[in-house]
Amino acid sequence: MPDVTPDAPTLELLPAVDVRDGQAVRLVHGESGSETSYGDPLQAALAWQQAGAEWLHLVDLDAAFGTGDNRDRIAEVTGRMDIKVELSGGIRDDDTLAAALATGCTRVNLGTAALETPEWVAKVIAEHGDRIAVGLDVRGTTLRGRGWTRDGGDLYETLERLNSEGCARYVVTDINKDGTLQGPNLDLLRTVCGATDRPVVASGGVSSLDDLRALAGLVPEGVEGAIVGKALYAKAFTLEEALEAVSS
Ligand SMILES: O=C(O)c1ccccc1NCC(=O)[C@H](O)[C@H](O)COP(=O)(O)O
Repeated sequence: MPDVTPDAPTLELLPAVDVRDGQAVRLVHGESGSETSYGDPLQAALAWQQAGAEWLHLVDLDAAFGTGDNRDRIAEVTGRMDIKVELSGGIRDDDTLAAALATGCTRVNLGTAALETPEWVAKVIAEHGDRIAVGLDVRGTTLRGRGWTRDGGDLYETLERLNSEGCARYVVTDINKDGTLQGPNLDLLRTVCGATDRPVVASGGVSSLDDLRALAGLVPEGVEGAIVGKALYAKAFTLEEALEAVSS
């Protein structure tokens, strides 16, 4: 008999391009004003695509912070990608959701709306299914909205509500780790995976190939992917090395 055991699922990698004032930037703890600029977001996105990425995590930081938006730039970058795109930042109502989905992105990530307008989020989850993910951005177990500047309730109460509404996927960020190169919060990810049967995308803090291997070790518990920002821009490793490290 041939061995037909399927390969273990591989951790998906989502290199991040966060856009502020038209530029690709990295923040520390997601704080406005902590930006380091990395130039043209399209060039950054094309570089990750060229390096073999299957996903791009694309964030409109101005829309998240309420300091304007980069809607045209985001649509341009998304339109130039042959790979899957997850869009995040400031998607909070019918208008911003329609604009985001019209870019042709694979899915959108809702954050603030899940905390402030839960009825609307339940409605769009029902309408769009797998194209809607919810970002659970936390300090401790407290969710943060409005560009991570305002408290928005308890992580596990919100997770229970979203589970019951059929949310397809969660993007979980430990804000204390984000942009710090201090390693992901594996305990948080394990606990969230234990509280949902939906896939979880890990975000914030990846610093090394060992961090990615540790996240790959959580795939059986429900971690589906990992967003990687600062480590790639700081050249801690290349995307090719990262893809190799998590391939099973
Ligand atoms: O995603 C958002 O909506 C958002 C809002 C406000 C501040 C930051 C936001 N996202 C940041 C990211 O998604 C990061 O790119 C990602 O967590 C990567 O973190 P790291 O690898 O630690 O640079």
